[in-house]
Amino acid sequence: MTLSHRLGLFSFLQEETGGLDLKMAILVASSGVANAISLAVINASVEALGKGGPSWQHFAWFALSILLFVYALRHVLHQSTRIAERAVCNVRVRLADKIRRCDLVAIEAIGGGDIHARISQDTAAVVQTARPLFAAAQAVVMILFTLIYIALVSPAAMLLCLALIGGGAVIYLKDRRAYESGLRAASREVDGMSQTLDGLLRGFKEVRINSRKGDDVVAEFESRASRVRDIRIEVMILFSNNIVFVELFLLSLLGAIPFVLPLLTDVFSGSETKIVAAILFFFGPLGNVMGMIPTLSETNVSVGNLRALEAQLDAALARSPESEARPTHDLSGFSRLDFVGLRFAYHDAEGNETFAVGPVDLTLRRGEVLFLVGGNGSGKTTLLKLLTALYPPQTGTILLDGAEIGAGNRQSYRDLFSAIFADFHLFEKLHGLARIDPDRVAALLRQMDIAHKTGFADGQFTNIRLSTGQRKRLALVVSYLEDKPIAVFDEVAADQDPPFRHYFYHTLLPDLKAAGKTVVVVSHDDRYFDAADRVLRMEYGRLVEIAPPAPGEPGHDTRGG
Ligand SMILES: Nc1ncnc2c1ncn2[C@@H]1O[C@H](COP(=O)(O)OP(=O)(O)OP(=O)(O)O)[C@@H](O)[C@H]1O
Repeated sequence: MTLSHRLGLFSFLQEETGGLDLKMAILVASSGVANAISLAVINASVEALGKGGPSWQHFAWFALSILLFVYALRHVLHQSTRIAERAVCNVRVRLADKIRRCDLVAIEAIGGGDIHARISQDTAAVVQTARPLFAAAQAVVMILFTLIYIALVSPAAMLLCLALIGGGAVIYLKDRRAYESGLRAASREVDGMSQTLDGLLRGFKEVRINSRKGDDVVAEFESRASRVRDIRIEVMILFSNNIVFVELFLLSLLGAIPFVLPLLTDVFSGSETKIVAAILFFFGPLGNVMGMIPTLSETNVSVGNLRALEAQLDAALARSPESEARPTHDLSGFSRLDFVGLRFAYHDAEGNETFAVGPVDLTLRRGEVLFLVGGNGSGKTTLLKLLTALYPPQTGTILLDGAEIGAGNRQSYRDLFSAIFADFHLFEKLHGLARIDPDRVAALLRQMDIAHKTGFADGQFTNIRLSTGQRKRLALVVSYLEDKPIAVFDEVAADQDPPFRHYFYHTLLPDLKAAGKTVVVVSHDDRYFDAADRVLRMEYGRLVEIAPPAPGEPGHDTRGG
């Protein structure tokens, strides 16, 4: 672990914003010094009460120290809020950008739940801690200067204070590793708990209809919640014991003034009230500083989580580098795509291959309607992810009119596609479309026979709470609006009623073909295979059978598979 990681939150804020500048340091120090000066002035003024009362200089110093304190503290608190919010906003936006540039394999491996927890919970923890942390830094300076003041009054008293505070701090900090590893364990358990909660919500129908399943899911949630409780109780008891110790030290500190100090020095006589006042003065701030330590430990765990997520994303980006920030090549004029020896395998946690697609050799011509069939789990969706370059091939290449698709044009290649996967997401807004003609949207909604269920206003669909079949029809509307050269439909017709299914195969697909689109359709509808130029079958990850083309259509051009 590097020093910057040990410093945790401070180094995180500095790396993200560069906002911890000299002005900030001076003002943190000034507010602490001003606070200590006000104590010295108050003590001097109280002393002066017995000698005719405080002078105007006393009052001037007092007013000045308060003004400086208020100005500096206000700046520090405002600025620390800005720094923390800016840091968190930067990291959120950067992570979102890295996520969207990562390949699908990496995102599937990290898992949506984890990413969600990092970007929402961990960043929130950072924001919550930052401001009190700066207030605590200010308190540290104030304590230091109050100690200097005590040293001026009685060096022996200062040494005694230092020894007791130092002893308290050592005790408090000695278990820090245990706190942080406990908190990390709790954070992992919280992730597991969130996954179970996610299952409870996503699988609500299954849970509600099956009480035993519901009992099991809730029992799992309870067991994870209990583990979080137990770990946190253990860590917090450790913290609490140490807080008791610190309070004991502080009280001992006060007691030491009348009971121990006179044994150490006789120069001290007459200053005891000043010293007691000084100790009482930093009693609260010292408690705040100590109280910050557990919070800081928790936030360091959050900062560690954020860094770990970013490291995972960076590693994934390095594994499949792409030099295009956004599509830079217009590849839409292509006439053929060749997939040569494409292979992709899933692996389990131990690195063993669990399922592989390929090697696949396939040619896809412009304007061709290709059907992909095969049993459940045969690898059709995986192949679609390979063809669309969502999965990077582990071996093999994609050629577009003979030119290889690589890091420099992979995003341009992906942008050739409009895809409706089986687990597609329907955005309420028509993202990514610059000019939208509302009349065209309305016409498409009518064409897909869902105009009575949803409309289009202010750049978004008025309703996306639709049935499964209706959602797919709306996804078709979006696909039409995207108007890409290649459409990929993964069992889009599966949830449609017979009339729409017929319309899909016998009207929509021929229309797309007539418009020069290339269409890849995953289908189990053998009644409609005549709508395809070619039908390819997947079996155990291999393209093993190629149905003869429909009469009168061009022959297939598939090599191997
Ligand atoms: N993200 C993943 N991680 C690991 N294995 C996966 C993943 N996705 C799919 N698989 C495995 O790959 C195999 C092929 O899955 P795929 O979804 O490609 O099949 P499919 O032909 O589309 O099936 P279906 O017709 O049921 O939709 C399955 O055995 C599945 O368990």
